[in-house]
Amino acid sequence: MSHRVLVEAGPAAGVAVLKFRNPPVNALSLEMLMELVISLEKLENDKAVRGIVITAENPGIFLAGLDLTEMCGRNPAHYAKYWEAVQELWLRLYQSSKVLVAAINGACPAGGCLASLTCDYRVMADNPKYTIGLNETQLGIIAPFWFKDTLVNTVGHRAAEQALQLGTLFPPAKALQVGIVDQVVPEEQLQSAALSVMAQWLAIPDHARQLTKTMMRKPTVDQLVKQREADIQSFVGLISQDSIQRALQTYLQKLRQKKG
Ligand SMILES: CCCCCC/C=C\CC(=O)SCCNC(=O)CCNC(=O)[C@H](O)C(C)(C)COP(=O)(O)OP(=O)(O)OC[C@H]1O[C@@H](n2cnc3c(N)ncnc32)[C@H](O)[C@@H]1OP(=O)(O)O
Repeated sequence: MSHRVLVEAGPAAGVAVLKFRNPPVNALSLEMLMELVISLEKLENDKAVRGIVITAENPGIFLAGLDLTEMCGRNPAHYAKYWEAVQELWLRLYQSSKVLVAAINGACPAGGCLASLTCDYRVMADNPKYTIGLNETQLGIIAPFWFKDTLVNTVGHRAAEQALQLGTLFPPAKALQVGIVDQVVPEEQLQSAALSVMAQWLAIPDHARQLTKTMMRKPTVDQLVKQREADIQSFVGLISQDSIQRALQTYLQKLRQKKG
């Protein structure tokens, strides 16, 4: 039974809707990652499902990214387990044979942006409070190569380099201009726009679309698969450094003080 991920049948045949519901901010905790992987595996094996709309149950925050509390003050074994789960989610999403459409109905930083970038199409609600991007450098950390490659595959090298170095969080119109999202729509039309684009993608025969998706994505997937263990060790080494721990603690404190 999943608590943090809700899967519903969509209003259209063959379409499921997967909703994030991990209050307060839909951070990707270890439990959330594991529940997402299980839900995605079930959907992948369900032949009746051809497409999945991915969204947040409550508008405001799509995903707050990786859970910073999983990466602060823990031991190396925990960091390794956590990072393996992050890799697993990315691999499931990026290699999914289904059509994935992200209906971005809230803030979408870092790991949240990465999850949306694995989708085949991104529709974002036109709300200036919502931003999207790989903002890792703003936290004093570096997006791993497979985060970078997923962005490069979406927006091209130059735009990706600039966005990554600056850790830019783009509001909807700018995100559309850069190509990080494919469509921006009024907030109340988000779900219908996502379903409408899903219908267009589902009009293509599955086998032809799936083989094309694999052809386009396999080189990026293979890069991680062939060095998965080394990538885990690299993460554990970096995240355990005092300077990185200090940077993350400072960032978390800033988030907490924002309210006070
Ligand atoms: C060297 C190593 C390589 C690492 C490679 C990759 C690493 C990281 C990728 C990531 O995904 S890092 C996470 C990046 N995420 C962010 O920068 C988002 C931070 N959060 C926000 O900007 C805001 O919280 C929000 C999502 C826009 C929501 O704002 P709101 O005002 O609604 O809520 P807050 O008051 O800010 O937060 C409520 C509560 O949640 C805690 N929190 C927020 N984000 C996270 C998070 N990502 N992980 C854990 N906890 C989070 C926040 O501290 C508040 O806690 P309390 O004060 O209530 O205890």
